[in-house]
Amino acid sequence: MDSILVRGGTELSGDIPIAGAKNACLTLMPATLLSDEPLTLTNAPRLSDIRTMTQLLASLGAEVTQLQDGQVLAMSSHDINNLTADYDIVRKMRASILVLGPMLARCGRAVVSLPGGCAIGARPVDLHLQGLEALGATLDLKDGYVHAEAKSGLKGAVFEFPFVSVGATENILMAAVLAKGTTVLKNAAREPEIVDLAQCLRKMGAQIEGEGTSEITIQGVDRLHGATHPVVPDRIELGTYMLAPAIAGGSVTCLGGRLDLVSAFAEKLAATGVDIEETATGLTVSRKNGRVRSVDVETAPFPGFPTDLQAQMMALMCTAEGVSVLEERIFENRFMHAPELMRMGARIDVSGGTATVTGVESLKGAPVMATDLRASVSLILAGLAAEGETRVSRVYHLDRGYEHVVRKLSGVGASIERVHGE
Ligand SMILES: CC(=O)N[C@H]1[C@@H](OP(=O)(O)OP(=O)(O)OC[C@H]2O[C@@H](n3ccc(=O)[nH]c3=O)[C@H](O)[C@@H]2O)O[C@H](CO)[C@@H](O)[C@@H]1O
Ligand SMILES: C=C(OP(=O)(O)O)C(=O)O
Repeated sequence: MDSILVRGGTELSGDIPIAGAKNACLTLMPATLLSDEPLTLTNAPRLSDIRTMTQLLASLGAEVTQLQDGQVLAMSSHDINNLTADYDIVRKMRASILVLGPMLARCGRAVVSLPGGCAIGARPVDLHLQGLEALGATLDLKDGYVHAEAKSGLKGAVFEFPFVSVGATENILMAAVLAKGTTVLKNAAREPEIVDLAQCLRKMGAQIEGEGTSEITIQGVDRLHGATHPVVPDRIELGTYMLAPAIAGGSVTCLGGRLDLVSAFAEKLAATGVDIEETATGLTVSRKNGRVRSVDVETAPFPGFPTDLQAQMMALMCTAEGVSVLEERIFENRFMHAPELMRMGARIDVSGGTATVTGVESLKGAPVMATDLRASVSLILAGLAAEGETRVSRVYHLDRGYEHVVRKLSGVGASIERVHGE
């Protein structure tokens, strides 16, 4: 298994290009199942999760061709010849559940393995299922699979989410575009990935209003056609690299970064004493002298502080001046990076969904283990600030969501390398 070796203590300077969003691409790809005409995505990230979704779509009969070194995904779902999303693929990635809504809407039937729990929390899919039932689907759970049917097609309905779910909003939105009549989704997620999906579906002929607000209205159409769509920049990759100069010192421009994608996060980062400037090319983050100040953080659905940046922010707080309280409100088990950061000398006290971090003057390099995607990168960020060497193992988690992390960070002066097969 590969590991990543970071030698801390170097100030960073230069540009980091921000890729297309993993989480947008993972919902845009299943949208190809809604039409028998081609859907082409540009600005796609090169990640193992995208390869997993490619494998899943191919298993259903779709064709996905990677062009321009994987940055363009040319997809065609002319023939869907298998309506079963198999456990062996679904278990690798929870976003696989996003094929359920589109397959059901287009084919009237779908069998999809339940994804199961994962390290950061139980993550049930009950809201996805409730929403599809509201559109008239009949569902049966057998042998770990959801068997969904809508023999005479889905029908528009009003569905109010009891709490905000990104994935459930995406799944039901995709199902509703081909349902008969009007669907109103209340308390819908407002994440930029939802806006991106709605914009792409509209290019394909869907009639959608209200994306980016908590009420989305969809007027069903008979069929969708082909389209070409650029994937929105990855706000989580953006936030992660904005933290790199904040932790290591120096100045980095995240090319393609936009403040509107990360406003709650950027507000907190600015409150630590770091400078953030938006320019025509992206976001420049600089920390010139001294330690950052601690801030308190509470994760929340968009436009709140993203849970997917909590681990990385915790890494910054480890060397901040003062005490920081981080509250994780989305997932029940998302502090697994804390014990690893403590191995590097961080002072963290975790109690339930609250982590209290008392900043220390410096961290010390150590061998640490990545437990999930964002935990992995938080350890790399901590390594940039630590004295000596940090070796992060289990980097396959990282490959799910960060393309060319070594190239991007060494490009701004970090001492970082991938060690193969250890
Ligand atoms: C591929 C993708 O886009 N993943 C993102 C997506 O995950 P995902 O779409 O899985 O996250 P949700 O917004 O659905 O989850 C929010 C909360 O609702 C719970 N829940 C969700 C659905 C459901 O049917 N029942 C239920 O109880 C979850 O366990 C969690 O506690 O949004 C999360 C929250 O911003 C991000 O951390 C993930 O990176
Ligand atoms: C939790 C994440 O992804 P997923 O929902 O695919 O597990 C993430 O992107 O941080």
